[in-house]
Amino acid sequence: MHLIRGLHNLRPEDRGCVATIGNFDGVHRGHRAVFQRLLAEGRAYGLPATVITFEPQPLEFFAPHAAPARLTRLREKLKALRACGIERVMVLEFGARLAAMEADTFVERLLIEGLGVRFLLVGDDFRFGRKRRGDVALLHAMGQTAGFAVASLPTIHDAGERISSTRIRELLARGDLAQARQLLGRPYSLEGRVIHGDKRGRALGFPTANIALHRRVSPVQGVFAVWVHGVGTRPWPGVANIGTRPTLSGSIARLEVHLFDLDRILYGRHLEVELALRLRDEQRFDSLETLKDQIRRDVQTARAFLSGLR
Ligand SMILES: Cc1cc2nc3c(=O)[nH]c(=O)nc-3n(C[C@H](O)[C@H](O)[C@H](O)COP(=O)(O)O)c2cc1C
Ligand SMILES: Nc1ncnc2c1ncn2[C@@H]1O[C@H](COP(=O)(O)OP(=O)(O)OP(=O)(O)O)[C@@H](O)[C@H]1O
Repeated sequence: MHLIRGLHNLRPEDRGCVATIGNFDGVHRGHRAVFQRLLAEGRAYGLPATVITFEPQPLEFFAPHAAPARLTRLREKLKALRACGIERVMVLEFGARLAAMEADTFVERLLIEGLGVRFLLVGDDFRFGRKRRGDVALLHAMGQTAGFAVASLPTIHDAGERISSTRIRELLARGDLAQARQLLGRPYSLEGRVIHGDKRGRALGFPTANIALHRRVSPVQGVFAVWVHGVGTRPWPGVANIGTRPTLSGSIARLEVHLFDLDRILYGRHLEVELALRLRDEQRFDSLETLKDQIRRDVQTARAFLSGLR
């Protein structure tokens, strides 16, 4: 998969593509239906299937503190796009310049002059450009003049409701992993590098790998049975906590994973933590002893659940 960051990094010989535009946060089943059609069009045109996406996502630029929790960071999104067979990704920095750009200028500069788009696929609700004035009708009109085709994909539903990143975020916030998994088409997971924690986990009897969330707000909270990818050749079972650790008066949300029967230094490794089952809410305990007893029970429940799945 060819990754191009910014229009200025596009080489003239890369012009010509079939494309789609969007946030594609989570790369859910609705998004994947868009990509399947795009890949088919790419084969018909003999041109690379290109996904145009934004970083940060527009809402993160407009309302940095009110923007919803991301399902996928850029790295995770790119990995999912690659797995879908997408051949090229154009990542546009969403800043003041792009936010102020009129819809028709966006089409002219980016799609026509820049990428040389021959076929553009969008959802029927797609809006873009300054004040979201651009829509499918504008794309059709401009495509006719400039010589590119436009198609909009009918909405993909699950149980009568549109599949969307927003809906998946709501399900995760409620702790409904099973339904989130159904809409994503895969289990939800978080990735990151193992960093140094406060080293109290070892003293508690449950050493944990602390995974950097950076400033990312997690769309899920609580205690989970997990499969960890990136340790051995197979997924490694464990138990994870996503939260602020109120018992220890923590304040910043963290992802901590205790991997079963593993005595290995993991610092610096990039791990993917797949959430298999939600066990409970994070709680504030009166003492470290009661926290420890609870973690012991969490480990038991997680072990039983995960061994049943193997
Ligand atoms: C399975 C599991 C469940 C946890 N549940 C809670 C909890 O409910 N409340 C809490 O304050 N901390 C909870 N923790 C966080 C522990 O306090 C934390 O792992 C420990 O303090 C180690 O932190 P450190 O690695 O930063 O030293 C949990 C940790 C694990 C692994
Ligand atoms: N369920 C779906 N069916 C068909 N097209 C979809 C579906 N979900 C998203 N798309 C299309 O994929 C592109 C990217 O959409 P976007 O990333 O905004 O998705 P979304 O899941 O609807 O997000 P949000 O919940 O934030 O609105 C758009 O063209 C959109 O119309």
